[in-house]
Amino acid sequence: MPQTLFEKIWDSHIVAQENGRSLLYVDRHLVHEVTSPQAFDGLRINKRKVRRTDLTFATMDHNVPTSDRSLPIIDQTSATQIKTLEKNCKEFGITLFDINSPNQGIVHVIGPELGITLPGTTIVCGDSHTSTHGAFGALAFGIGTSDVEHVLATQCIMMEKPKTFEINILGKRKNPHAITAKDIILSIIKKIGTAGGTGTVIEYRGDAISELTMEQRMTICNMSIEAGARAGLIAPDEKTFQYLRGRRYIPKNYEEYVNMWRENLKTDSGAKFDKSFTLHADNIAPQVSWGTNPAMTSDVTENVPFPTEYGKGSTEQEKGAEKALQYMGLKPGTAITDIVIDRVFIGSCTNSRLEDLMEASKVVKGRKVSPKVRAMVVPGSQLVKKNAEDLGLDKIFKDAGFEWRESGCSMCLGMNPDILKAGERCASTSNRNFEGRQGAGGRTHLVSPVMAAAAAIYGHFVDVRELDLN
Ligand SMILES: CC(C)[C@H](C(=O)O)[C@@H](O)C(=O)O
Ligand code: SF4
Repeated sequence: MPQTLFEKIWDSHIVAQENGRSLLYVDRHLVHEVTSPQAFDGLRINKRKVRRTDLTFATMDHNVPTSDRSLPIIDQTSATQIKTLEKNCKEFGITLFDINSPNQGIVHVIGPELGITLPGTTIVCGDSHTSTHGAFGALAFGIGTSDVEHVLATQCIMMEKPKTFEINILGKRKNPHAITAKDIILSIIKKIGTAGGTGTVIEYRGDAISELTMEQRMTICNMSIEAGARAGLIAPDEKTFQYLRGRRYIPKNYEEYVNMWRENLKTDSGAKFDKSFTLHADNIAPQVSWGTNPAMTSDVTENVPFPTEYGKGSTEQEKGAEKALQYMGLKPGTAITDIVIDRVFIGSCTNSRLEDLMEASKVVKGRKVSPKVRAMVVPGSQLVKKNAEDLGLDKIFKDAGFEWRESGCSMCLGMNPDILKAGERCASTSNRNFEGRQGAGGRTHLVSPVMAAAAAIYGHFVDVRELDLN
């Protein structure tokens, strides 16, 4: 029977089945400081070891400051989290990319970068955006802390089989510099809603997906979780194999794996998905979120909607939009391009890789950040930072008035010193615009790196299609 890519990976990892649930073998386990302390405590209490230290990799990203790393960490909670991870990794024999490592970075940026993420594998991490790794044709799930403990101890995870959801993006983007992967995924979430993918693994397909680079594919899969999905997948192709070639942790007989992956890791023709959705890439415009979830998003050319218009007869939707607009301090009918911003954040596991920074730098080059705006670039990893500096991107950003930081989650969420003040409005390349996400009372607008860069220069949102981006 023809099978989907998801079914192939799922079936090949089943260790046992019981009451409709499957025990899956885990090929790679990624660990960070926020969701691991209790898991390690659990192991200690039960006198258990980490079963496969060679398949477990840790980094610190959420709590790390992005300022000068030679200075002590002032925030006590952060300092404790970081010390605890160091201690746990040492005690249990796990590879850790610590705050001083040249490989430190956001867990979802360093996995692919180090070749830990591989096609056809199962990857788990105590973090919802683990879906990012699906860009490589890996089945990658975010898990909770109790599951982290279970995986540390057994290298397996118990799961209910998700449904399959095919999202086809047909056609080609008119201007790939201005209409980015971020705009594709925000457009999808806007259409299917934040619960549109509930209980499913999404496979992204179609010409507009094949055309994307690996880094852009990661942006798409990263936000699968914001559509409610369990994971996102893109079938691997030559771009995938090439991206990974020569990376630190790939297998020695890599080319043999490539031959196997090329043969097997695709959805068979005639395979059935439980759900399907199609979008045309040529209709996509740059996106700006105006509300407090990623589906509350509009084209940059539109106005902030009226709650009735957004709700279209659903009182619940209408009420949600009303509350969101109140929190965001926005008047319905305001042109998106008239929204004035205070802060710009280019970073996060959605958009902090080298290509994101390269694209944003094209907007910034030779221009100045608006005097009313405080803008920062936070590379996703130390390697991204180094590669960007080798290309002189740090200089372009700094000359324009951006802050150039050390790698970490930073202002994606308020777990470190990079936060918004109450009432501050931020153009952010991250993935969540929930109330208080970037700091209590802070207002987040989700955009692409080029849109964020342009907003930094002009002090308000602008349609990047009108700028020369080449
Ligand atoms: C802290 C962590 C558990 C959380 C997640 O799982 O996603 C964080 O990474 C986030 O983006 O909100
Ligand atoms: S960058 Fe943001 S979304 Fe990604 S792992 Fe860190 S906090 Fe979560």
